[in-house]
Amino acid sequence: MSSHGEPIPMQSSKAGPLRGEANVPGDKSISHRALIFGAMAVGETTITGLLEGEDVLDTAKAMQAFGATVTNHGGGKWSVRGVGVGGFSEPENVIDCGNSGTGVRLIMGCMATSDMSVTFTGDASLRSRPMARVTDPIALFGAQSHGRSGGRLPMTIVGAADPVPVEYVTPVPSAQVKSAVLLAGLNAPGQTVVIEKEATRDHTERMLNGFGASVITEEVPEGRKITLTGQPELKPQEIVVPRDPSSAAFPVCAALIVEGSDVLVPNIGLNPTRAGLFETLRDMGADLTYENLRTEGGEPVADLRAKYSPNMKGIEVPAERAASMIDEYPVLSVVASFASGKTFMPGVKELRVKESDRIDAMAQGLRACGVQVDEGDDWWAVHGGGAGGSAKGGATVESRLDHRIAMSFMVLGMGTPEPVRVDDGGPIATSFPIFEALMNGLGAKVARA
Ligand SMILES: O=C(O)C1=C[C@@H](OP(=O)(O)O)[C@@H](O)[C@H](O)C1
Ligand SMILES: C=C(OP(=O)(O)O)C(=O)O
Repeated sequence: MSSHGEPIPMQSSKAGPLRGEANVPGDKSISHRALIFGAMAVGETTITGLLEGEDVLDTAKAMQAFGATVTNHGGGKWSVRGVGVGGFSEPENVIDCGNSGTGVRLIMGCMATSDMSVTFTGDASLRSRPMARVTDPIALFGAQSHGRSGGRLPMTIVGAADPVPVEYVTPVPSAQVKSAVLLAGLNAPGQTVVIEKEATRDHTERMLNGFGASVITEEVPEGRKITLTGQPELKPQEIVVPRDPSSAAFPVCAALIVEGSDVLVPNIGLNPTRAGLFETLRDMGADLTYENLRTEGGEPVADLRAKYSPNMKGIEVPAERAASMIDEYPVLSVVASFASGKTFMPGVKELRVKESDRIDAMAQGLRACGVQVDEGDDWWAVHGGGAGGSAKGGATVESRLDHRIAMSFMVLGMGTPEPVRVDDGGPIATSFPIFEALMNGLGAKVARA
């Protein structure tokens, strides 16, 4: 169900060739950060190409509640008048982050070192997700938290009135946790250090440097060491949000499995901390090329061209690549059912604590469509059928308040003999509100069922 309404059952039927240009929306991770960092800067930040999905709109509302002025100028142009690091005022009401783990965890971080008490909640999916991964490190700064059992929302955080800087080794590979600690460190004196064993997406580090903070990243024997100097004055920026590689994954993967397809997905960021899916697809033998490879805003960008790929082979996806494609495993598992042999995906325990348990959600749905899936605690494997796929379709799958599950099964239905239905496509609006129109514009048959 969309956070605002009734369930929206959807169906996807076998598509003709998918052809044309897929202009996917702005990057979700960068959109959240543009609003949050803009709110912590002194003066007006402008944002072009903001993702206007529910997750990001909930973050925009939250920043208003903390005292920033967020204005939508239309056409993807927004501005944020910030209140400076340490300038937040205590919200008068509960902060509802909807479906967004990124929103709630980053915002918890950035209020944790201010003298205020804030209560957070979200939809049924977000209320089931673990928050101790953030409340543990912010406690080291002096913040307290009181939530439901198991560290679940709703939860009240009492920020530290007199914060101290922190050195923290993240126990899970999570950019949300790393970012929460760095954001808390912004309003603490001295240097806050985060060490992560595996590199996760580095948008916080890059963007905070752009806003004028000092964030230094070093490779050390333990992994990546990130040192932030607290209490900077953040300077407003003009941000152009690149398109989201995690959204690009859907038209790219659809093109690979639908006969005769040739789809161009322009202007996709290929930051190495985000591009693992495309590498994996190429390793599987996908006809996926990078055209017009260039550097924009210090990041590699290319136009992706994906063509029907009847000769893909199942592979073992390197576990060390997991963080760079963590949101893309659901749709990769769909492609894997159209490769020959087995695709083995180890080192992916984090998939079990996303909007849903994504291994379980995909495994159950794929099995209902006729695909053999094996799974363990932190791995899973999909048995493919080669060009025609191993899935027959013909099932209705639960999307479990998870946009990526809903979109992945819509992609599956584009290549299966029988249509695939999801009980609720509403969550798609959290990250990719134009999914249905964009895919149908390429030649897909996605419809409200
Ligand atoms: O920092 C971010 O913007 C995100 C980090 C990832 O979560 P984790 O940090 O939990 O891995 C990812 O799944 C999410 O969609 C966005
Ligand atoms: C995991 C995701 O998002 P979040 O954690 O922000 O809810 C996602 O978009 O796939």
